[in-house]
Amino acid sequence: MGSTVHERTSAATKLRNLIATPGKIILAPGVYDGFSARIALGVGFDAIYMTGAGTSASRIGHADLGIANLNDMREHAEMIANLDSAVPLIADADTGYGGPIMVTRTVQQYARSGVAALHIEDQVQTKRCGHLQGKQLVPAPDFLIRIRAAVAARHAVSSGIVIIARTDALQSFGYDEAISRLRMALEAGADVAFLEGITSKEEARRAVKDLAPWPVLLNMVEHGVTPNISVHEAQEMGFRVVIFPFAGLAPAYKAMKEVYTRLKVEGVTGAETLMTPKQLFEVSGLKDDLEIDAAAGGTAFSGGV
Ligand SMILES: C[C@](O)(C(=O)O)[C@H](CC(=O)O)C(=O)O
Repeated sequence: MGSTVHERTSAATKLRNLIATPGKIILAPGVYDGFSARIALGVGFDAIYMTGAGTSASRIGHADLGIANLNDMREHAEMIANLDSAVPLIADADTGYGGPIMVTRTVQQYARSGVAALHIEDQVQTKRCGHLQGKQLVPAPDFLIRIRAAVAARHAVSSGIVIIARTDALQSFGYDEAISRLRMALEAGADVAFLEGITSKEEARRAVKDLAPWPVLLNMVEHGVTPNISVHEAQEMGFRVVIFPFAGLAPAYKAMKEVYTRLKVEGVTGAETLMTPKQLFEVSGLKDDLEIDAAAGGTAFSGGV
């Protein structure tokens, strides 16, 4: 037998405890790849959020139109969740990627990959970002089947993974239908409600009240259909989780576009704003990796890098 093993609280349990803390709001910035996740982890948050839109953009180079599949999403989520397993990862799981059998695989695979929470919605398979027009939905009973499958799958693997039920019904079916779908999902065992595409602050407040005592998540997509709501305001409204999916992707686009354009036009990147290779690698865990190597007696980097 080797040395004693101390099991750490899983990220899912940690997130559950945070959600259960009265008055607490969990702020999760959107991350879309390993580098953005490292930067957010370095800043330090209670949790981080893997945006499906950002994953589609960065991993497969496509828009958020249901093109990234379970394998794309799960693999990406596993990499991000395990950069720092002490910080819970909330990950987009779109529609669950198929019928109840696929939803089961999705929940089980996300749970085994170390993901702390996932959201499953009621759009059709050929889904689109919740802030685009023309969304099509599955009937409420089909959404319920997805949620039931997700809850059963969580039990089957004895995982604490937090199941977030998302409805996109607001756009085409209106507020009452959206709230009724979320209530149904919560009664079926989902842990958190996610009303997608909230259109006003009044609606945001009302949703939290109408869904109480269940915890509600706010999706703060800037320049989408939701007005800007700060973390402080969201907390005061009673939301328990707030995600900012594009917090990393939108500024990254702007910065990269600027530098690539300068390079093309002026033949230089504007190097004064850039970092040394070593500084860049430090963002991505250089120090920890060197320590692992040294602790195991490795000598490859003993002379420094
Ligand atoms: C939350 C979301 O699912 C995401 O992928 O981050 C998107 C964000 C977006 O594309 O606006 C959504 O709201 O559908």
